[in-house]
Amino acid sequence: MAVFTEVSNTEARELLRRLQLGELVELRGIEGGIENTNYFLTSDQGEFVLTLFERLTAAQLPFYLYLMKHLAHGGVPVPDPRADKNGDILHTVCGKPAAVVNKLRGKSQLAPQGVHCAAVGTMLARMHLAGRDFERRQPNLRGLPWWNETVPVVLPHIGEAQSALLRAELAYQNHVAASSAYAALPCGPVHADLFRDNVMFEGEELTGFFDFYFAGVDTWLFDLAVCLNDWCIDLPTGAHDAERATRMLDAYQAVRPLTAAERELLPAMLRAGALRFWISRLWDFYLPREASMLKPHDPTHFERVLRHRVAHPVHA
Ligand SMILES: Nc1ncnc2c1ncn2[C@@H]1O[C@H](COP(=O)(O)OP(=O)(O)OP(=O)(O)O)[C@@H](O)[C@H]1O
Ligand SMILES: N[C@@H](CCO)C(=O)O
Repeated sequence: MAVFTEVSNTEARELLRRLQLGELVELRGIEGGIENTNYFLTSDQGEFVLTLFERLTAAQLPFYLYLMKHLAHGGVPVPDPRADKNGDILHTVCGKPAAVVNKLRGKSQLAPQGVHCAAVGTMLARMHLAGRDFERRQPNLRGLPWWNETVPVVLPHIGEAQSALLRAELAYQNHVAASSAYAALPCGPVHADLFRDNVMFEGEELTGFFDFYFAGVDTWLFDLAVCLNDWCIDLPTGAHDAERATRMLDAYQAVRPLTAAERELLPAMLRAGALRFWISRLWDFYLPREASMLKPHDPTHFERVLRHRVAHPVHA
């Protein structure tokens, strides 16, 4: 269920007119996703995706939308937000902030092979480089300050063993973030949520990255770690898959080799990536949004991934 707000055909026609995107052919709600209202919007000029933002504010959105536009124009296959006659890319539909982007070809590859992991590695590095001259700044809103704020909120809901691990890992990540190696990590706009369900493929061809609404300025290494933690693990156990990880790392480094500080901190950032999603899943699970009809993601998955990352550090 990802239609929180119903959009009528009349509103869709009016929006297409404002964006000069032709006449409405079809408006269809999209079921996937848990954050926003999404529709496939087809006109006589093409296929688009209409998103109504349910949580993000009009102040936060320009960073994501202009980043997508910047990357799309820099040759990275990401949805390109469409402007109205005034050049605005943030619209209002049913009283909510909204965007219209082109629909990407393909579908998600939920059982990736080495070839898919390599394609993600190559495109991730290209995206990092293409983001270097993006001038807007917004931090990763799910970064260390949010972890420090949110861990005390979830601790009362979890058991002793989980609580000990969560507190110890948070302390470790605060220590890492204060180190000179961390200060030396290259930073820029990152996707920060590039899981299997946020990438499109047609066969072995990667046709796009999407869902940029957790993006922010953070270390490139954190972005790579988030990808390795989803694309290159065995989902049932959370164990590292060395073959797929090597394909992703090699492909990434063929475009942008890791620096010495990045090589040193890869094991720590793999732990950080697991911690970030363990915390957000615990938060969604124990403190669900009011009126949400959604099944939250399983938090124990990222507890398992974190335990693996602590017990078996992976080096580049
Ligand atoms: N630009 C696009 N092109 C093609 N399909 C898209 C596009 N944007 C979204 N979709 C489809 O809509 C579904 C939901 O989108 P998305 O993942 O962005 O949802 P969300 O609720 O915003 O985020 P989340 O994944 O965080 O729950 C996707 O799984 C995909 O099938
Ligand atoms: N990728 C996140 C969901 C938010 O997009 C998760 O799996 O917890």
